[in-house]
Amino acid sequence: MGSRLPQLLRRGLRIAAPLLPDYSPELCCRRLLSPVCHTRALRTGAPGCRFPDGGFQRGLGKENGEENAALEEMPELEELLAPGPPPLGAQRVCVVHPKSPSKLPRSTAELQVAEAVALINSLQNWTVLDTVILSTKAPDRKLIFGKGNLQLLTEKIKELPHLTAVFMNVERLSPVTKKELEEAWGVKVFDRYTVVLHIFRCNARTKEAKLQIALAEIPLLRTNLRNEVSQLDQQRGGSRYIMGSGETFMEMQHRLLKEKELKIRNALEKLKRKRRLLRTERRKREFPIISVMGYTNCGKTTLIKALTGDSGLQPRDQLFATLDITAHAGHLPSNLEVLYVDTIGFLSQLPHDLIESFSATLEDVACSDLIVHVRDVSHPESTFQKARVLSVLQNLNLPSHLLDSIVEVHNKVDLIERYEPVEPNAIAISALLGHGLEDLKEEIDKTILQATGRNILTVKVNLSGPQLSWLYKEATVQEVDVMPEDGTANVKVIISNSALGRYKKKFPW
Ligand SMILES: Nc1nc2c(ncn2[C@@H]2O[C@H](COP(=O)(O)OP(=O)(O)OP(=O)(O)O)[C@@H](O)[C@H]2O)c(=O)[nH]1
Ligand SMILES: [Mg+2]
Repeated sequence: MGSRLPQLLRRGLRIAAPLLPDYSPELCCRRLLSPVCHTRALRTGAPGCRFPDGGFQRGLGKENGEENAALEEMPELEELLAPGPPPLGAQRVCVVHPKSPSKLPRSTAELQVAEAVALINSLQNWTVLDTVILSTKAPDRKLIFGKGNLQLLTEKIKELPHLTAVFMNVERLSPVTKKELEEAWGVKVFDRYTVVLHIFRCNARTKEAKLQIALAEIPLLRTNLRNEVSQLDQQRGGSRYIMGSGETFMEMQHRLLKEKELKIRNALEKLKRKRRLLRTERRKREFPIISVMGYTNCGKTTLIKALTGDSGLQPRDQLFATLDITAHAGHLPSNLEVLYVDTIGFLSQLPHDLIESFSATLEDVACSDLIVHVRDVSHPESTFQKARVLSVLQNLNLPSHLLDSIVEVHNKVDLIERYEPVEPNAIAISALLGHGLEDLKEEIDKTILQATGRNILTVKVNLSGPQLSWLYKEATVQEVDVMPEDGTANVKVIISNSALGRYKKKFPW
C-alpha cells in the first residue's frame, strides 16, 4: 500500500487490502462493502452462529422443494449476499433492562428480561453472566439512566469477571450513546436491533432471507461508517481526503452503500416477482393456503410437522428458528389437499426496519386463504403475546376476511396442569404430543371450505366416460358409490366454483 495513503484509508481497508494486488482506493472501498471477498466466510457460517443441522430444503414436500429451488436459481444474487459486519464471536454478556414508567399495558420487567436472556441464549457461545433491571425516568435520554444509576451500573459491570458485552434491552441505541457507554464500560454494547439481526443472520437459510438481512444491515453499516469517520476526523480530518473520483472518502463510502442498497432492493423486487409467479402457479392448482403464524417459539413448526408428517422440518427451542417462509402439503379430513405456510415468529419490540425488510415474505400471508394463530398458552406472557401478534397482523394490511376468520390454537397444553378453556373458539392442542390435532383439522376444514367458496356435491357420473378421472384431477373426490346395475357412480366431491364451472361446460348436466 502506498506510503502517502492517509491513516484513515489504511484503517478502513485493513480487511480488503491484502486480497487486492490491483489495489486502488476506490476499488478497495467497493470490495470492502461487497461480499465477494467474504464468500467463503458466508458459506462456512460466521463463528458464533448456531446453525440448524438440517437445511430447510431437505426432505420437504414436493411443493416446497420446487418453490425454493425456483427462488434459489438466481446466481447473480451471490454478489449481494454480504456477511455484513464482522462476526460477533463468543460473548459473555450482562443483560441490562431499563425499566421505564409506562402507562401502556405491557409485560413485566422480569419477563422482558427473561425474553432478552432467551435471545442471548439462542446464540452459540453467548452466555449471560448477569442481569440488571434499573429504573429510568426517560429511556430516550442520551445515556438512558440518571447519573446515580449510571454510576451504580458502571460499578456493577466493572465487577463482572471476563465480561465482553452489555446487552441493553432497548430497541435501538443511538450511535453516540452506544459509543459513550462502550467507552465508559470498556466492553461492546448491543441493542435489540443488533442482537436480533445477528440471530437472523445465523438462522437464515435461503438467499431471499439473507438478502433481507443484508438490507436490514445497511443502517448498521451506515452507523459504523459515521463512527469510524468521525473518530478519524477528530484525529486528523481524514474523512475530507479527496479520492480519485473527486469525492471525499465519506461521500464515496455513502455512495457505495447507497448503490448496494439499491441493488439489494432490486434483487428483492425480482424475487418478489418470482414469488408472485409461484403463487399464481399454486392458485392455478387451487391448493388452499394456510398461514401458520404466532409469537416466536410458540410451536408453529412443530404443529406443521405434526399436521403434515414432514420429517424435514426442524422445530427448535430457540427464538427465530424459522426465518424462511416455507410451504408444506397436508390433507384435511375432507381429503382436501392444503399447503401450510410456516412463517417467521413475532417478538415484542421487533425493530421496525427488520419487519420492513421481511415484508416481501409476509406478502405470502396476505395471499393465503386462512390464518392459524398458534399460541403458547403455557407461557406466562401468553395474553400479552396474543395482543402483540394481533396488533402486528392488523398493521400488515391484510384483507378483512382473513382477519375475521383466524383459527386460534392453544398449544402446549401438556405443560399446563389443569387447562381451562377460557376462550371457547380456541382449539386446545399439544403439537408435540399430537393431542387435539383431529379437532383442529376439522375446524380448519370447515373454515377453509367456507373461506375458499368450495362446494361439497354429489355428482352422478357414467363410469365409461372421462368424468371420474377429470374429477380426480381437478377436484377432491371424497367418496365413490358405484351402481353396477347401470354402470354409474355417485361421486362426492369438494370442488371450487371455477372447477365446477369448467366441469359443467365440459360435461353438461
Ligand atoms: N411441551 C411442548 N413443547 C412444544 C409443543 N410444541 C412445540 N414445543 C416445543 O417448543 C419449541 C419451539 O417449537 P417450534 O415449533 O420450533 O416453534 P416456532 O413457533 O416454529 O419457533 P420460531 O420458528 O423460532 O418462531 C420446541 O422445543 C418444541 O419442541 C407442545 O405442544 N408441547
Ligand atoms: Mg419455526
